[in-house]
Parts: sequence; structure tokens; C-alpha cells
Amino acid sequence: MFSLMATCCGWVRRWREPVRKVTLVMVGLDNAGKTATAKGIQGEYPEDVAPTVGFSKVDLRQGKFEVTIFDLGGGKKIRGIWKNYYAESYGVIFVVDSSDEQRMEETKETMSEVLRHPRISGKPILVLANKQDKEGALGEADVIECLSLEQLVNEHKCLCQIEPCSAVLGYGKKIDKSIKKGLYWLLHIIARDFDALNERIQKDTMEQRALEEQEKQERAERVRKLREEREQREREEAELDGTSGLADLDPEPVIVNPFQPIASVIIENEKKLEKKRQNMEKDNDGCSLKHKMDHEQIETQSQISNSSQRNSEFGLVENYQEALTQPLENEDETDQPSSESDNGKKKTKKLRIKRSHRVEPVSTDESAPKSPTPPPPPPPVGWGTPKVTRLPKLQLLGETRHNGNAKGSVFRYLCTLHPLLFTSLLQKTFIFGGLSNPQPSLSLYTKFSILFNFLFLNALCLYIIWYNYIYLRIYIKV
Ligand SMILES: Nc1nc2c(ncn2[C@@H]2O[C@H](COP(=O)(O)OP(=O)(O)OP(=O)(O)O)[C@@H](O)[C@H]2O)c(=O)[nH]1
Ligand SMILES: [Mg+2]
Repeated sequence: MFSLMATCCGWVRRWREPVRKVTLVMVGLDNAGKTATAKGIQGEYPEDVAPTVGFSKVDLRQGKFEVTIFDLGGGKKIRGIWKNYYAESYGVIFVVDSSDEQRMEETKETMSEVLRHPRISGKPILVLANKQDKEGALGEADVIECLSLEQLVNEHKCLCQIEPCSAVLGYGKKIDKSIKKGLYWLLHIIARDFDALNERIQKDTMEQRALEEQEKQERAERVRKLREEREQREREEAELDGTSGLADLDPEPVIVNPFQPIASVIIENEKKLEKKRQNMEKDNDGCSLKHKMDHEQIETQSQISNSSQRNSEFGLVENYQEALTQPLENEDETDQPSSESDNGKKKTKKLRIKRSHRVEPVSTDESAPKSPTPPPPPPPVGWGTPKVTRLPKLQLLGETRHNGNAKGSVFRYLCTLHPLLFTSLLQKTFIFGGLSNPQPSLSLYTKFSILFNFLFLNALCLYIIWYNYIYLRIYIKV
């Protein structure tokens, strides 16, 4: 009777207990099965899990506990973040891949590191020897032995429970009972020492937050200093640049600017051409005509360089020279008799263009016999816009000045534009034996067809005449 009453009192006491928020950390090497286990606890299908980068959070209600599990990524590079979660955790779930014997040493070191941490030492730890479903997986005793678990937990005064399990066997209510049992044990231990643990966690959390705040301020200070240093450096560099700008004024070897004005390049090219020509002159001293021609060429080139069509390319200048040389030479040949006959007249030089592909020998020998009928010189062409023989401006008929009357103009216009009229007239004479009838023996059918044709064409012509007459009336006051 008394025992029944005591049990009832226990139930009532537990029922009246406040809801406790508990935070747990789930750690272990990568690929151990942490996320699969967490998913199974949460009631989700534990397969199709990807490696955790950072952490994932699982919330569940277990009796009077609101449990939050931080499933932390187990990769080597992520393990550094584990310590950030130690302060607020009431206990640890350490997942071990029992089937991976080769990584047991690494697992042992990692576990030792965790338990050694001041914010974990003394807190309860649940070791899940996972992947028991796999062939060759180590049993509970082997895992304890491999990890030297007893020694570790004794060393760090941690209450420990090991559960051989498989995270993929089931999930939710059908989760592996070992996982469920292990979780109950952990929560039970936490509940038992909750007040002491809670006090420690509050303290550790405050310290952790203070530490984080301090680190944050230190980081901000570091960033500020770095920024100031950078700004200072930039200012100094700017000042240095300013002084170096003045230093540029000092006479120092000047690097020749490759981008020079186009005019200077042309002048330079002209000088080069002149030098070339002078060399050629030396080779041919006796030729005064050539000298004269060269002089003219140089003059012409200077005109070119002054014109708007300036070109800095040396090659192009040479092309112009070639184009100019040939006409000048030809001109010399053709103008020779006139200059001999009439020296007093002022000679106007005209540039003439020849087709570049036509090559004519330069006649340096003046005494050479000339052809009796020299070819007519090519038409003169200037460097400006060539003169075009313009067509007479089109005018309206009404605006043209004719000697005859306007009606005569209309008739001429119609007769010119519509030869059909004349065709029909010819047909008329042809059929009815007018002026000439070359085929008098035509059949009646042919005559009718021609007559029909004649009538149709006449009608068409009349329509055209009428249309033109109406159209032209607009322009001509008949
Ligand atoms: N056979 C078997 N496979 C499991 C078991 N638990 C997890 N796995 C598989 O092991 C692989 C890794 O599982 P995870 O849960 O991602 O491992 P983890 O510890 O979270 O890995 P990290 O997130 O990288 O730290 C997955 O392919 C799971 O399906 C198990 O009990 N048995
Ligand atoms: Mg994971």
C-alpha cells in the first residue's frame, strides 16, 4: 500500500516538473553516421544523407525535455568549430563507425581531444558504436578496447554509456532500440544532475559569450587598424606620387613617345624620300629632265602632305609617289614639243593618273625618235572631287521652252512613247490593202484575227493617249 502511494507520488512529482531545455552535441569522425542517427531520432528516413558542412540542428521532445541536438560536421577541417558548442551542451553523443577499424586510432584521438576540453570534462557521454549491421563491424567490447574508453572517461571524470547500434535499421518509433536506450540514459543522467549541470552551463555560456564578444571587438579593432594603416599608406603613396610628378620636371632621359603627330611622321618620310632621290640623282647625273621631274614630284608631295588626305604610312606615300611619277613622266613626253615651240607661254602643270598596273618605260633619252602620232594624253584629274559630266537637268514638259505650240509637243511625246499607235496604223494599211499589201492572199480567219488584234490595240492606244492627255493637262496649259 505504502509502495503504491510512493509510486503515485513519484508520477505526480515528475508530472509537475517543469519542461527542461537540453542541448546536446553530436560529434564523431566524418562518415560515422551522425546525420543518419539524428534523422532517425527526428523521425526522418536516415538514408540519402550528405556530408555535413558546418552543422545541422535537430529539435525533439522527449518526456519533460525539449532536446536540441547539434549535429556537427566531422570532417577534419570542420572539427575546429566543435568547441564553440561545448559551453551550452549538457552532454555529448559520440558516434563511431564500428565497421571502419582503420580509423579507430583517429577516433580515439578525436574523442580524447573532446573529453579533454574543459567545457566537456565531467559531462555525460553517450558512445554510439554505429553500423553494426555491416559485416565485420567491431562489437561493444572491441570498440571499448580500441578507444581505451574506460581510461579516457575515468581520466576526464565523464559518465559514459556505449550502445552498439545501426542508424539505418529504422527511424522514428521504429528506430534502433539501442539508440533510444542510449538517449534515455543520457537524458536521465542529465536530469539527475540537471541543476549542477545547468549552473555550469550558464556560467560557461556567459564566459563563452563574453569571450566571443571580446574576440569580436578585437577583430573589429584589428580591422580598424588595418584600414587605418592602409589609408595611411595610400596617403603616403599619393604624396610620393605628387613629389615624383615634380621630379619628372628634372632633365632626365626622355623616352620617345611612339605616338607622334601624323604631320611629323609625313615630313620625316618625305625627307627619307628626298634622300633616296638624291642618291638616284648621283647615279644619273646627266639627266636634267629627271631632276626636273623629281623637283616637281617633291612639290607635289608637299602638296599632298598639306592636303586633308594625309597618311602617315611610309608605304602609302611611296604608292602615291609611283602614281604621280608615271603621269608626270608621260606629261613630259607629250609636252616636250610644245615647250620647245613656245617657251614664252606659261605652262600649267596638271597631274594625271594612270592605271597602276600599266608600266611604261621612262624615257630618259631625249634624242630618241618619237612616234609621229603621239597618243592623246589621259584626261586631267585633280586631287579634289573629279569633275563629272553632268546630265541635263530633267524638267517638266510644261517648263521647257519650245518654239512650237504646246499641242505639237504633246503629240510628239505621245508618238515617241507609244509606238503601238504606229503599229496599229501599219496593220490597218496591211489588212485593207492600203499603201502596200505584201500578202494579198490571206484567209478570212487570219484577216478577222488581225482585225480583232487591230481593234484591241487601237482601243489600248486610245486609252493610253487619253490617259496621257489627262495627265499632261496638269502640267501643260493646252
Ligand atoms: N550500413 C550502414 N550505413 C550507415 C549507417 N549509418 C550511416 N550510414 C551511412 O554512412 C554514410 C555516412 O553517414 P552520415 O550520417 O552522413 O555520416 P556523418 O557522420 O554525418 O558524416 P559527416 O556529416 O561527414 O560528419 C551514409 O551513406 C549513411 O547512409 C549504419 O548504421 N549502417
Ligand atoms: Mg553529417
